[in-house]
Amino acid sequence: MIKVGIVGGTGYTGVELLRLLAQHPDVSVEAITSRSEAGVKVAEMYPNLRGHYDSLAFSEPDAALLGDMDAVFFATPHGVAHALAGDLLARGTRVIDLSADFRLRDIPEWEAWYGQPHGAPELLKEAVYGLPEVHRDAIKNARLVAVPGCYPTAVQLGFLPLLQADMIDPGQLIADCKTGVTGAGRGAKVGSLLAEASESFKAYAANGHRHLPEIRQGLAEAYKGDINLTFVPHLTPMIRGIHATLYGQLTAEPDDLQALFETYYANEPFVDVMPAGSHPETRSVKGNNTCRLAVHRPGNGNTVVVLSVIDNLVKGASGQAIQNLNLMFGLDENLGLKAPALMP
Ligand SMILES: NC(=O)C1=CN([C@@H]2O[C@H](COP(=O)(O)OP(=O)(O)OC[C@H]3O[C@@H](n4cnc5c(N)ncnc54)[C@H](OP(=O)(O)O)[C@@H]3O)[C@@H](O)[C@H]2O)C=CC1
Ligand SMILES: CC(=O)N[C@@H](CCC(=O)OP(=O)(O)O)C(=O)O
Repeated sequence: MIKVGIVGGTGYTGVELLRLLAQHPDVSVEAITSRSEAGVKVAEMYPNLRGHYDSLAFSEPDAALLGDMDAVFFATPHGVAHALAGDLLARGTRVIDLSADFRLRDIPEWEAWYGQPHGAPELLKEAVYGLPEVHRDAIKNARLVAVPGCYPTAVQLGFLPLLQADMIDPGQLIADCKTGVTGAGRGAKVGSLLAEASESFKAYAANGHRHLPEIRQGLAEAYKGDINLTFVPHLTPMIRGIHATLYGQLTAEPDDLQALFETYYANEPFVDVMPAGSHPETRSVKGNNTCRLAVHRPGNGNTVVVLSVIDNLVKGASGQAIQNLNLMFGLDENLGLKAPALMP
């Protein structure tokens, strides 16, 4: 059994890790932290977990306890993994960070977007960006993985086949994205209140969102050249889900866009290219680790439209984190992640 710990177990991604790991045959969750709920049993706070973790209780984050684990997930706000990851790695514990602490390679850029000094620049060189569809081999040998953000996962998976085939203009990418309210975390915020977020729809951070540099970095690396992206996120009155509508301008007459996507993702267990003409729904991936994609070329014109959906808490966070853990420990990549989505 692989012994794992979770730092930040009371948040939405923390409890999603617990839900998914309850079905993992080779993993045992032995430590889970929360400063505000220390001493409370996990199943008391989350009744859906009764019968799965009956003796597990939240404890204060403690490097000695966490350092006894084979791997530790950080499901915490930005900056927390910076403070603890070095100590854990020195104790031989692998680190899988769901926050953005190790996603950006450029330290001044990270500091500018996250508004704080980078707390562990010495660890950046060994951090692997945990998008298995791009970095699978590096993840297998990693001690420290930066799990991609939710929007960056949906956007990169949608644009990658087109950019790598040199089919679209890298200077004119548009990502029009929608998220559910769990994307904002479980902490109390006015914008997440029922009366604020329901029966309404709005864009936010149109002038710049912290996922922009992350998406730009990933796409530029894959394209091996500069790209220019307009990214506008929106908040929709749903609980889970990301829907990304991606626009690219064709630079060449494509043979068959559908075949391009199907071939590109033919061996990917968690990317589903839907039949031509499809419109993937967020509910088709609810609770599930799949990214469903559809590619369109309206009116046979110059614009290609890719529709990409994920569950922000699964392929956008905790599911992808477990996919990374499976790779890091040489396990079947699907373990703990096989259940289909909840529909309706
Ligand atoms: N929600 C989403 O859809 C996604 C989230 N992420 C990222 O994953 C991380 C977790 O997100 P989410 O679950 O939504 O967050 P939440 O706000 O729901 O939960 C945060 C958790 O971290 C703990 N925590 C907060 N501050 C500290 C600290 N200083 N030291 C130790 N633990 C702390 C909290 O417990 P306590 O305060 O009791 O210790 C809580 O359990 C964030 O970095 C987020 O950006 C990534 C992709 C998608
Ligand atoms: C609705 C809402 O606020 N969503 C969050 C989603 C980002 C997120 O979850 O952050 P990381 O993936 O970078 O950790 C936001 O836009 O900031």
